[in-house]
Amino acid sequence: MLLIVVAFIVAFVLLLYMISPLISPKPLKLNGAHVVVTGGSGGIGKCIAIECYRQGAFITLVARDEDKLLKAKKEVEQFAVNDKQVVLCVSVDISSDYTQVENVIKQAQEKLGPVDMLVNCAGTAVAGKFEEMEVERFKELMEVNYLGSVYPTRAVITTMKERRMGRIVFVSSQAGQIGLFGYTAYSPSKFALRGLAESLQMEMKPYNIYVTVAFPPDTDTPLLAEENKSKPLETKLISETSGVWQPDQVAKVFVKDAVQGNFNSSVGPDGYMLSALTCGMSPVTSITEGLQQIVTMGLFRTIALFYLGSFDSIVRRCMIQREQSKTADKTE
Ligand SMILES: NC(=O)C1=CN([C@@H]2O[C@H](COP(=O)(O)OP(=O)(O)OC[C@H]3O[C@@H](n4cnc5c(N)ncnc54)[C@H](OP(=O)(O)O)[C@@H]3O)[C@@H](O)[C@H]2O)C=CC1
Ligand SMILES: CCCCCCCCCCCCCCCC(=O)[C@@H](N)CO
Repeated sequence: MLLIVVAFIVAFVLLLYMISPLISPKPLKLNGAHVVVTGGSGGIGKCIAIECYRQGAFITLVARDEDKLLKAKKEVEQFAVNDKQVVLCVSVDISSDYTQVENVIKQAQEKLGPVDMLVNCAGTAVAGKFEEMEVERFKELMEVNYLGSVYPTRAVITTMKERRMGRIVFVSSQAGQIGLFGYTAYSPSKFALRGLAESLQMEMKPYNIYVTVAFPPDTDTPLLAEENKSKPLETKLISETSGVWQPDQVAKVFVKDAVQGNFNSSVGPDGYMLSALTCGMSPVTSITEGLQQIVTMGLFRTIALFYLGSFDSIVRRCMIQREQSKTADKTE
């Protein structure tokens, strides 16, 4: 019996080794490549644009506010590595009308050539209790975070398929790997990206197009500052688990993974554990990644149960505190 189990494991590892060269993509050369970054005028997107520009890429920044775009363009341009590089700005709402998005991408391709890498980073967040959230928010977040990633991707994919090359990055969130208190509207819009990415990757792999899903933790950007103004205490306390990161730190990791064609991109020890734990049926892009998932999954699930216990106790304590302060108010 033991022999069979051992033989099975050995055969499995061998199989993994055998198929892995087929699935490890060739890294994308950023030097001279055209990279489109939605949400490129601020926060994580701007840092991703800078990271690509530093490696010699031509950049198209996509966002709504034109002043912010121009300011970001000037910032990015400071990191030029040769005098041919260009930063193009396009102002469009990526979530409202597909034809508009298609048109601006067409214009960008006419000016800077076919898109080699698309980074879907534009997005927004609100945290609040399910029954207190305005109902429109659920729709808005799906439109901006989900459809706002579908549209630009649709607009570049045909040319990528024809050229048999390309990279698509979806910026999800750690809240796209686990559902948390306060994120009933936000989390689903980020989980959706994972489903899109997995399906798209299976379709695109024969065309040498690689999809990356990035799962940032809390990152120090204008969005986080805005979100914190109305974040429930529970959400704050739970999110503190994986700390607050700097946008340039997370951007570096995401660009590296996208260039290598890794499906999953995470930051920090909690990010690593979450990704291994939630890998499900997502594609593997290296032998080490596959082996690590096999070996660590049980251990990480055990650790996760402790985390879940502590999250439950945060929620319970906050509820008791609220009720106590309510009764105190009444007796005053
Ligand atoms: N910061 C964080 O803690 C985390 C962020 N993320 C995700 O990372 C991504 C970037 O976040 P972050 O950098 O913090 O956000 P910022 O608010 O700092 O930047 C968002 C960018 O997206 C653009 N944008 C927003 N809505 C639209 C739209 N409808 N059409 C076109 N452009 C749009 C903004 O420009 P403009 O408003 O001018 O259009 C801006 O350039 C988001 O998807 C977010 O969900 C994930 C996990 C953690
Ligand atoms: C082995 C298991 C390990 C489990 C670790 C769990 C860690 C949970 C922390 C979740 C943090 C959520 C950040 C969301 C950020 C975000 O998307 C918004 N800030 C956007 O503005």
